[in-house]
Amino acid sequence: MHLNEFPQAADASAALAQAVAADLAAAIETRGRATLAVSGGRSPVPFFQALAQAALDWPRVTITLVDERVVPPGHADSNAGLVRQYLLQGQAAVAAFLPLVNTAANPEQELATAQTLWQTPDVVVLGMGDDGHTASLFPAAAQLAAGLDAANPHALLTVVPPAAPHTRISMTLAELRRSGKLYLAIAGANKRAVLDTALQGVNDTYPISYLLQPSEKPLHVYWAA
Ligand SMILES: O=C1O[C@H](COP(=O)(O)O)[C@@H](O)[C@H](O)[C@H]1O
Repeated sequence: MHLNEFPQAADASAALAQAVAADLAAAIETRGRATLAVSGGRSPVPFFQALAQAALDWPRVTITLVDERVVPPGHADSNAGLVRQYLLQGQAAVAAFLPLVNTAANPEQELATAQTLWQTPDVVVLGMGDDGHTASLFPAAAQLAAGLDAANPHALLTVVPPAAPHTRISMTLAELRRSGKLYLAIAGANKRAVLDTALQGVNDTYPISYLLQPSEKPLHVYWAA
């Protein structure tokens, strides 16, 4: 784990956007294309706004999601809606976008469609809830064991959070490990305390802990006070 600390959220977002843009440029240089998976929730807006202004070969970039709520695309809780509003703007407006949910009619059908279109990301930007969930790998969810199964061959699964709204489609831990560079963007004292607890060892109560162990590839944490 590499911890980058910032006094202000704007500084963390700007630094994260710069690092992610450099990774995407490197992937384009190496293989002609780049895929970025981003998180939703409340936190990523300043990062999206900063990244949307980066000078990149955006037509060669595909943006997708780490996780999505199974809601119609126009719903206020849609992570795709957030991406469309704040990231697919400015220079980034010409990037390709691969949503995980199209109609929300049937979660398993949405999952099957998303799996067929899925591209393992070069860069992943994770968030973390105050309960230690990352992507939609929620503590105590019935699907958590499958989501954390190191041998799970699937990139995505559906998850029903025990204490949060909406069925989700989420990347599995196995697919996060198969992905390229991993970032975690968090802010505030509460999330820092959760991170510090999760750093003490693998614990299903804090699914993020699985990515924090010394044996894992580095997770680049951007934390703003
Ligand atoms: O439900 C979700 O929550 C996490 C954390 O969101 P935040 O609002 O506390 O920033 C997010 O990473 C995830 O993508 C989202 O679906």
